[in-house]
Amino acid sequence: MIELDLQLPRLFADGQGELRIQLSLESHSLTALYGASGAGKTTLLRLLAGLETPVVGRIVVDGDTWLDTSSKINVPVQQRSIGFVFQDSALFPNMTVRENLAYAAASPKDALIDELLQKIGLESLAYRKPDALSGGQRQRVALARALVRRPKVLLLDEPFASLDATTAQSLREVLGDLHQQFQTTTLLVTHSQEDIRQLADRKVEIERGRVKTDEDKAPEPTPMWGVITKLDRENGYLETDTMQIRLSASAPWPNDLKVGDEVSLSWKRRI
Ligand SMILES: Nc1ncnc2c1ncn2[C@@H]1O[C@H](COP(=O)(O)OP(=O)(O)OP(=O)(O)O)[C@@H](O)[C@H]1O
Repeated sequence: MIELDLQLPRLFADGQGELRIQLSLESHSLTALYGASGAGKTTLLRLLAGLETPVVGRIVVDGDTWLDTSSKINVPVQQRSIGFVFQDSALFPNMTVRENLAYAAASPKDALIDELLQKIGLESLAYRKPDALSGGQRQRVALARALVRRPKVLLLDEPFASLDATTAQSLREVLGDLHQQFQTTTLLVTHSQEDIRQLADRKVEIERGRVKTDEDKAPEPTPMWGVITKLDRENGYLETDTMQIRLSASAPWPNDLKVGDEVSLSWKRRI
């Protein structure tokens, strides 16, 4: 669990204000942060990373206090277990793809380097320099580099924003796979509904330094009950106001079942 409580004066486009954010993030979740330009999304990531310090605040990550202004705790950025990917992440231009990962890794021999190269589909380009990569390939490397130290928190600031739609989609899929495998608690700043739809467990809207809306994106539970609207005994098929179902051969099929009855759907196969 990550607990954030942050307060910082900020000059917004329409004048002086205050960023004031309280958020709890479930471990292993992927939360999308969205909202108008200048709302404070990047600032929130920078505060979490330790690149900025709030006037008043507390950050606790899995029980470790990274920041507590009341007791003057402020763990420096290098000691916070964080991976960061920006819109245009800078790789070291003089190093190959593999060297970029090895440099960020805890040990240059870490087996995770090659595992990540394979996961991002860039094994064959491992000995190329960043200059010889496309924008999408560079972002893949940036994502792998952010994960190679097995951080507790992954911060992604519009990582697909500079990519064309097809490249963005393939990187989104890579991110989805990596998130499923590594389960790194992730904050993703995005303007894209597609990112939110495909990747996020939860979406938090930021407006002028505050949480405006905070929605759990867990799928609606499957309805267990429905009122029959159509009944086709011959074909073993019925529809209710909540779903369509086909009866399995072994399912009981009460003789007196009729349109308007409310039925439990749990014993039937969804179609
Ligand atoms: N280093 C800074 N010092 C002071 N104010 C800043 C700094 N960086 C950004 N701001 C201001 O803080 C506010 C929030 O900026 P921030 O970059 O966090 O917004 P954002 O929601 O990430 O926007 P965008 O979607 O355009 O990236 C803006 O009004 C911005 O001008």
